[in-house]
Amino acid sequence: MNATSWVDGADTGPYGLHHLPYGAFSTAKDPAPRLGVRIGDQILDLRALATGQFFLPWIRPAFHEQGLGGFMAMGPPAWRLVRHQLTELLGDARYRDQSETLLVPVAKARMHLPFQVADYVDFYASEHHATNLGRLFRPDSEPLLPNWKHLPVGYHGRAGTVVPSGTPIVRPRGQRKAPDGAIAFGPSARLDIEAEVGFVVGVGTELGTGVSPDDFAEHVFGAVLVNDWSARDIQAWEYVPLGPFLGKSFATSIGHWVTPLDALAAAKAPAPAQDPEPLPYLRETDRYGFDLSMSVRWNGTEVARPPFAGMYWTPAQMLAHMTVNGASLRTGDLFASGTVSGPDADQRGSFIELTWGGKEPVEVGEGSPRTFLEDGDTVTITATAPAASGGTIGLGEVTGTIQPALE
Ligand SMILES: O=C(O)/C=C/C(=O)CC(=O)CC(=O)O
Ligand SMILES: [Ca+2]
Ligand SMILES: [Mg+2]
Repeated sequence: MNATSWVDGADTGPYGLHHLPYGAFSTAKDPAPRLGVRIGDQILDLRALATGQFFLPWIRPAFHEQGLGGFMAMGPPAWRLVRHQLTELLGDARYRDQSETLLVPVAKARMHLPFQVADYVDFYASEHHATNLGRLFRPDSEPLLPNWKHLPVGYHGRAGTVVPSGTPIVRPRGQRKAPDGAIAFGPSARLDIEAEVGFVVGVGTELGTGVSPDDFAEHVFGAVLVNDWSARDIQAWEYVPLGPFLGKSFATSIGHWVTPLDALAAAKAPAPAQDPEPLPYLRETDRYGFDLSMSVRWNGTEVARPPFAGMYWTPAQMLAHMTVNGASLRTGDLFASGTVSGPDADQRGSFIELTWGGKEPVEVGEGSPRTFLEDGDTVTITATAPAASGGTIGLGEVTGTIQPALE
């Protein structure tokens, strides 16, 4: 198969022919959101392509939807077929003349949520993150709670407040316990980020069934970057004993582009060995994670490089765990890895870890140092992965700027 594209500049950037992520966009001329595939700095309009004879008749309706739901629900045969066709179209210069008119520059597009988020689950799969947060939130106990190595701990988040990258984030208000023990109310003073990787379910399941970790790729369509904004003061007071609630539900940002699993084939990497061995339903025939190198920039300054490959629980184990009780999956379910933190101090995917609870401020350029987020601060998370071509692909970015709290 052709490895190079006729689209100018595509081969040398993070959106070459080996990537082809999907998103939803609109333009000033045509404000209705529609689906597209990214190549270089361009978006190929899939709705326009589906209006012609390009896709098979049974696939076309999916590309007349505003989001990826219909296409994702069709499953791996449709995903592979479309990816193959798009690779041909964008790789073979003979198609250039007829397809060039269907390209829209990214700079001219407004991006929307790529899919309607059905349910949103957030895990806690980094041993380093869980250990750090244990030390910070529960200094008098063992940092890792006894269940942590037996199951991927998680919680159900709020699907309706998942927003596309670039959406302004209004500082949440809420209750917290002041150091003197008084109950205070007001804007969060410890607003934080969580750099995560999310996985999107394409093919759902029936209630009362479960999914084996070995069937991960039969259900999961692709990956997207996630920032699980977290108000640590609200969280610390409210979370006992039922877990995160309003400290995290005010907003969760996701990237504009969903990277198909096939584009991550070259990024598969052995996941850490597990001790103790988990129960049979969590055992994988072929245990792997993904070698994604993440970067967190705070007002433009890179403050962390979290490594996703070291996550203790794999996405396949997360999927098996969230369905083992018979809970069904729906197209558009989003499950995120939890904060990605590595063993080193500059590999921590949240600011509560990076600044060690606000005790060790970091420099982020003008107006710094910082402990937690100030109004006007911008955080941008990016990630790269090895590509089949030997180069890298980029998973885009998830960015957001903090707005003042409501009066
Ligand atoms: O340990 C705690 O009480 C809290 C942990 C978190 O806030 C982390 C969380 O939301 C899951 C994650 O992103 O890893
Ligand atoms: Ca989280
Ligand atoms: Mg959140």
